[in-house]
Amino acid sequence: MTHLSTAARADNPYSVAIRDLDLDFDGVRVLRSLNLNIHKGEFLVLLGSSGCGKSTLLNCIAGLLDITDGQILINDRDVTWEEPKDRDIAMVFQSYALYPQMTVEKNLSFALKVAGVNKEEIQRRVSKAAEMLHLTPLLQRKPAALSGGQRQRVAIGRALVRDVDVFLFDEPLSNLDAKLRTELRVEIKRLHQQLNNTMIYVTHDQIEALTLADRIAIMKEGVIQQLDTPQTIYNKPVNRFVAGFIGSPGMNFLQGQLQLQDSQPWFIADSALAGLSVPLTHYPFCADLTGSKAVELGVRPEHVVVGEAATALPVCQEVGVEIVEPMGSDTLAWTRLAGQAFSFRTDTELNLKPGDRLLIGFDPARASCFDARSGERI
Ligand SMILES: Nc1ncnc2c1ncn2[C@@H]1O[C@H](COP(=O)(O)OP(=O)(O)OP(=O)(O)O)[C@@H](O)[C@H]1O
Repeated sequence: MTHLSTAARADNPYSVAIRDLDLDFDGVRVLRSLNLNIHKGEFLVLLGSSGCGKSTLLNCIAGLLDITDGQILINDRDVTWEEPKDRDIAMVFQSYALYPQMTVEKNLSFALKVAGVNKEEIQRRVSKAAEMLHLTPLLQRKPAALSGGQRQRVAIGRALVRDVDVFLFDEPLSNLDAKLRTELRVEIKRLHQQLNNTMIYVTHDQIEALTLADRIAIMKEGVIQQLDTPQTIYNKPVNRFVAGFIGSPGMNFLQGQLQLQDSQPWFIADSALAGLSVPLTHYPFCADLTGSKAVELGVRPEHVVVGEAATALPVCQEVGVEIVEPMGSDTLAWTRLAGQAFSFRTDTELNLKPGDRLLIGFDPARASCFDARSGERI
């Protein structure tokens, strides 16, 4: 069980609860009034661009930073002022931080020995972790004789042997090349499925977040913008920031006005050139709109339909292709819609070339509409 259903959550206690957390660095507020409840067994990803405060939040949970205000509970116990070692957590960092003079086996067992765990138990936990992480043949090697991926596996193993409830990962894959990252990502997912521990994972990589998380907390400037399942964040981003951050290639944003026509909301694109009107019947709550409102309409490139099939959709226009970017499995093409830059994904077989003309369309029900001023979803 990696995905916790709403029903399961109702009687599922929190593993980690963060209440009204503030954190200042030299008088500058980095985390503000942050509240976050993480369920037992949940894989929660903290996602955001560099400097948004995600590592700071993880370090607060780990006890590596003193918070300015608020409370942190782990398994219903207030640990706000407890030492990291007393918090029942284990952390994996971006830099593997292995002891270079020790073998893999010693790296794995060292903390347990210091903690006074008996020999048989150490042996049992080290063998189990080594087996889960495919490290058994490497136990007698030293870190210098390991690849980056193998070193990070040892670092994960070192957390694993601690046998704690909560694992914290701070960008554990970002020092690895793309192929290794993908491989280890799958390993981490497998590990979570086997162990069912709570995992809190920091990354700036949206693919890691979407593939690993039960829920994603997407952050900007020390504030959680949206906390939800990957699917909901992808399909119903709460604001333009989240919409632009999630999805690759990025969402298209068309500038325009939200207006009522015959009591139905419409998006009318700002354009001195070809017009574009999009019925937004899935926004019925706009029925009390007066006048018009400046908005941006978000359309994902993969939701654009190309060719004859587009004629069946409420929005369909003929466009000229400007730029073609082949991406292997499919192709990203750039055009203009109502005079505004617009991209769409299409089949490589179409063999599009700059200058080609074709029909494109989209279903407005899959589009998102954002207030141009506040950026909030309408
Ligand atoms: N020890 C510190 N003293 C002062 N400011 C700090 C300190 N550590 C972090 N900051 C600031 O706090 C903010 C949040 O940093 P944090 O490392 O949490 O960001 P992040 O989202 O994890 O980014 P990255 O992905 O680059 O690590 C940044 O503006 C950073 O400059």
